[in-house]
Amino acid sequence: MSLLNDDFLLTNDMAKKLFHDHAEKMPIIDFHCHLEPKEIYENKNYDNITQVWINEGNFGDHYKWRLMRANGVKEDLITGDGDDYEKFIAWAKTIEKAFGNPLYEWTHLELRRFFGIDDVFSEKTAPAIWEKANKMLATEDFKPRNLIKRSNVEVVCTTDDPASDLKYHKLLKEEEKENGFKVLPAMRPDAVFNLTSAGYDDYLKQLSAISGKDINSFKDLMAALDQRFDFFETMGGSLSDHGLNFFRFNKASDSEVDAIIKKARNNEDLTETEIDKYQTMVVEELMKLNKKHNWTMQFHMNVIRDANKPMLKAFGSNGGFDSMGTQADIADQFMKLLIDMQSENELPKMILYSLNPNDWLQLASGMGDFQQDGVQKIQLGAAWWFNDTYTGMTNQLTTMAEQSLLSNFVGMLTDSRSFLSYPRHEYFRRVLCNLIGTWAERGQVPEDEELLGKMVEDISYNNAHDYFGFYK
Ligand SMILES: O=C(O)[C@@H](O)[C@H](O)[C@H](O)C(=O)CO
Repeated sequence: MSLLNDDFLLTNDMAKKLFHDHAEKMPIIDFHCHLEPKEIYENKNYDNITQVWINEGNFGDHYKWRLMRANGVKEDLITGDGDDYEKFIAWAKTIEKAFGNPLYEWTHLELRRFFGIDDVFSEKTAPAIWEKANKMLATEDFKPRNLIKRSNVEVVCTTDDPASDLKYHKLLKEEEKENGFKVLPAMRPDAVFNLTSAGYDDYLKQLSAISGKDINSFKDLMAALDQRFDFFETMGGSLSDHGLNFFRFNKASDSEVDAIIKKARNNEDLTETEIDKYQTMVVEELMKLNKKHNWTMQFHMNVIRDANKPMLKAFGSNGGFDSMGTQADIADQFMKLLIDMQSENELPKMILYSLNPNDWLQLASGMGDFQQDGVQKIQLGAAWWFNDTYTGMTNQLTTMAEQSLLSNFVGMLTDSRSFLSYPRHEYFRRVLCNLIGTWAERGQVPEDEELLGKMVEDISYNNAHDYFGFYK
């Protein structure tokens, strides 16, 4: 079978029918990504393929950066100020060794789907690809908004701090009809959650200023966030996202949390218990706000972030120095949260992602304890980050099917920082269709294309359309 031919990953006739006649045509709702609204609004061409593929700064592709480092590429040709062409050649030398890594298929898919280049990308073919791709990047078709449109994307949900003024979302909203797609903010209040981070006090001052709420207590803090929920809603927001790298459930009174906030604002050392108590109460109050506003709450759990401290100092976060977390009882701790909030009838719609697949069965079976008021109120999130692979996707889909109703799943997201990443949805849809096609081949489900085709179309688009409320 030739590389990425029309039927790649589709190993039986039903899989091929499900993908080509049902999944492939469905629009994309990308409900979690890290694209910059400013870049979408300014809509500028990129000077060369290194800028759109490898990039620098906080919005570059750390998936590529990790592989390049593994291949011995010096940092100046990754995130540093090295020559763009040399960076491109360094990436070519890396990708030609990446057989079996999703980036091998993603990279070639992006060359095919956007540039019409179906060469095998290598050091040998890189010079010609550089010339051909850069010529195309200078055209109208390769401006960010057209890359989104060409990918049949209807919704892009960015990741935004509560203290953001959503300036570019407002500007893009005014051009939404002309663009043909929505750019919606998803609130990521990690800066509130991570009270031990430097600048916590300054951040609360920033949040107070933009919300118009004085923040002298825990109740004030939540009132300020409630105002931000209202504001995000004016921009079409109905989604929040929370990085629970580590979590221990430990309740506290308002007065205890007030005292913890005071200590954090004074840069005083906090005990682990104090941190746990603060984070537990903040996440509980955020759950109440999500429920009050009928938003969906995403949890991204079990991550070791910024493991390489010298590089954190030199580069900052999101530099490709994060990895799977190993908190063995994070699902237990999270279940305590769900049990507590269910007893107060305060559970919002939720999507649960863990970077550690060992948590998936616990989360998927646990969410089954709370599936009330609505279709698939709680979802096991798509295979995330290091699990965004053929194996990871197959395992997540299988777990969701075996523990709940895969037919209700809201499907894939790019989670990306590059406008060329939308073929990740195609890759997911191929994995999905092949899995369901295999079930049909094995006699586990009816060999009924109409029935299975509806399931595939729902997971690819219809479920997300109905679940998030983006189209109200
Ligand atoms: O949302 C997250 O926590 C992760 O997606 C994180 O931002 C990571 O850098 C990423 O982009 C993984 O694809």
